[in-house]
Amino acid sequence: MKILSVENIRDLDAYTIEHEPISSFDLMERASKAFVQWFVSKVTSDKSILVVAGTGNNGGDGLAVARMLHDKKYQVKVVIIGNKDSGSDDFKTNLKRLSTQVFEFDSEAKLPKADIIIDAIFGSGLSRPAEGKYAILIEQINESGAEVASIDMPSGLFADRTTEGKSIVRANATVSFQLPKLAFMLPETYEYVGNWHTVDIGLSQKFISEQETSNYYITASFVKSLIKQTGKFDHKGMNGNALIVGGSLGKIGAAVLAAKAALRSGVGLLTVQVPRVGNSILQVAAPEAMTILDDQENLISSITSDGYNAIAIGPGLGTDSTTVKALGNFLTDYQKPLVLDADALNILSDNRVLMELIPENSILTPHPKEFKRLLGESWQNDFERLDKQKELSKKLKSIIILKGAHSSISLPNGEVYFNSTGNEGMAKGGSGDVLTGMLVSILGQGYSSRDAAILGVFLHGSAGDFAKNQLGSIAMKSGDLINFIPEAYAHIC
Ligand SMILES: NC(=O)C1=CN([C@@H]2O[C@H](COP(=O)(O)OP(=O)(O)OC[C@H]3O[C@@H](n4cnc5c(N)ncnc54)[C@H](O)[C@@H]3O)[C@@H](O)[C@H]2O)[C@@H](O)CC1
Ligand SMILES: [K+]
Repeated sequence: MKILSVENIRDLDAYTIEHEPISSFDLMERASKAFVQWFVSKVTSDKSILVVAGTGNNGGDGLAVARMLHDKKYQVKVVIIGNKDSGSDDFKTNLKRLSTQVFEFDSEAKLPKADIIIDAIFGSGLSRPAEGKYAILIEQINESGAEVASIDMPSGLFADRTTEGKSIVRANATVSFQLPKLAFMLPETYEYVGNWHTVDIGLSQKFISEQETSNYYITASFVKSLIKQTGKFDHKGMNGNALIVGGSLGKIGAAVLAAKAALRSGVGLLTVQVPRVGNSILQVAAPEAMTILDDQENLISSITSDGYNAIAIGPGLGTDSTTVKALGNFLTDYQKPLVLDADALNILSDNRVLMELIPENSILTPHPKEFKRLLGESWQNDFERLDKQKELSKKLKSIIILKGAHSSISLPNGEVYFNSTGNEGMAKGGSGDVLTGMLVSILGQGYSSRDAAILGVFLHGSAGDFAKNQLGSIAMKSGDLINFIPEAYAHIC
């Protein structure tokens, strides 16, 4: 699913109005109805509702929503902020149609009490940070103790650039029209956006398909379209031959997690290169995998490269100088895309000349701290972090998966795919090792690096969601993700 800029969204609205054709009032009616449909599925009619509306089209949505909820027997009050007489046409028409109690905002008075506040002050038309009476109202909403549902955007938050200042509605939920906004993908906005949803309001698919964007939100149907069909006459040789290099004394478990995850993700043959200390651990934990033993007892001192479709390096690898040398020697000769994670990334960060040796189209999977080390600098805000991620992908000609909620997958061509699966229960040691195993397994089966990254990240998050459903986010551990990979596949195959 595309993530469009505010300008594109404005043009999309206008195009839909002209070409469907539909009047702007009826489109607002459709949008409001979609919001109300979502709202009534969450909130019972015994709850008191306060709609806080600006005088633009977001406010117009708010007034239409107030009317519709009133018709459904909710107790609804409305507070309007701004000059009603200079409001948008659709705002004015909706105001005329409203038969609920309407107050004008008075910064000296308290807001009427309500269980739920529907925030319709500003949407995508925000052009500068909220201040003055708007800031006072936003603060009152945030301090009210009511649950807050924002229409289209939390008021005061920019959709596709960082918001300086803090006069922003803190919503529990945000219902956005048709497409998600870029701001929803970034950690710094979570405290404002809350849980977000999109509702379909029938905006022109033709127009959307013609728009250029570099940002995408990964949907299950998109992932489904990437999956290769398996055949009756497939044999293990056709499903690839992958190698995982990792493990050191005390960290063999990381290699085990990666190996088990790889085996569950479809690769035909798997080999794991570990220090000697890891041999029996691996052979017992993952008997389907073969092992290659390093000369060293406790660490990796050389890396094999012969005959594999895909290689992952990193889980539990350690950063001993012998291992650094081994990675350097290996990268000097190896040309095919790699999966690089964990200590492999730390070695690259500490030995920056090695970064030039990363083969094109490799997949690097840093979490934010590893990313900062890899980048060698920090960022002011998450939008800047995203720009830096794109730049580094271009520079390294590789894919960077920046892990976290809505993990972002940046490609060398500038595109970024944001993940839609996963949950907070996955923020535990070993989750990254599981992802590495899945990625090398999928890459080994002949998928392009791009498709492997998208598939791996989506399925990993989806396995996490199934694990959370069954085990809860507190009790689930990274090894559990592996048990739910089959369900994650079943969901999209
Ligand atoms: N155009 C359409 O056809 C549709 C628009 N919809 C709604 O319309 C919204 C966009 O409406 P608008 O473009 O009217 O804009 P908004 O309603 O978001 O904002 C209203 C106006 O406030 C002013 N403003 C911006 N920042 C301000 C600030 N910091 N302090 C004071 N005033 C400020 C601007 O003049 C802006 O036009 C969407 O978010 C969505 O909710 C929906 O009804 C769907 C259809
Ligand atoms: K809003």
